[in-house]
Amino acid sequence: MTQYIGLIPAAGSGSRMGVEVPKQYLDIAGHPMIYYAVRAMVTSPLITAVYVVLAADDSWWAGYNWCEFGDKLQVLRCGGATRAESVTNGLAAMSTDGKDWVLVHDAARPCLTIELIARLIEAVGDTEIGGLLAIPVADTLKRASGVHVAQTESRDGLWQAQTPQMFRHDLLQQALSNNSDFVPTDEASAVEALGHHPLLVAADSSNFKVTYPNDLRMARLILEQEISAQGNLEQDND
Ligand SMILES: Nc1ccn([C@@H]2O[C@H](COP(=O)(O)OP(=O)(O)OP(=O)(O)O)[C@@H](O)[C@H]2O)c(=O)n1
Ligand SMILES: C[C@](O)(CO)[C@H](O)COP(=O)(O)O
Repeated sequence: MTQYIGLIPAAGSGSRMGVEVPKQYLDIAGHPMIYYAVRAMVTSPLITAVYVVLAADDSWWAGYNWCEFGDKLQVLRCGGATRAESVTNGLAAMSTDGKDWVLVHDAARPCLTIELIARLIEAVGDTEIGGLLAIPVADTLKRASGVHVAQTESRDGLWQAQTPQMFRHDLLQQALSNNSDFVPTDEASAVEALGHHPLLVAADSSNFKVTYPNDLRMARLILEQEISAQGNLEQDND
């Protein structure tokens, strides 16, 4: 039976965050940022296993208690020099059937929900190639010349890719090992390079990637509010 497996690349250094701690371990409401992506994937009833790809020398992961996630969560210490390499190494290390769907999700997107996971699987699960969560571009786009506007670009038909991005294990391995000079910044671009057209699945702007310090402040606001609302709900139900 086809399975849906999560793969969370978490071997980056978070250099654009400008702090010593790798951003996936920065605190959000008492947990490291990565906790929330893991929680969404592990608690999704549609996903049967979740693999986290850490840097081989990651000294942060062991400092946290991951027992609540049981053996559905597996750790692979095979991160690479690029996100694509980390995903490639993770695909090679995970035990799965080539036709299983792999949902690759950034550890740096902590606001993923099980509803968005279900939306992606529902929309993509019966397609041949696969697809990704994304949002249509809402702002006017400018191409820069230094810090000045060089020209305004049309935003017609443009979407911002998010994650999870969902492809069958064998196709994704083929796409990422497709010998070419170009280093894909997401799984979909590697699959496109094979001539395929992944499906765009409309997501939610709250599923943004934490890249810069202000993104972390936004993620804290969203997740602290979620935790507070959950606490109030539990109180009401007591
Ligand atoms: N060699 C790498 C680089 C990135 N990632 C992961 O890919 C996701 C998205 O990448 P990005 O936001 O760029 O994270 P970093 O590379 O850590 O950030 P920066 O580019 O600012 O250094 C993150 O969860 C990151 O941990 C990874 O597994 N292996
Ligand atoms: C995969 C991704 O999140 C889709 O938008 C994005 O490409 C990751 O880019 P990064 O530079 O590795 O953060």
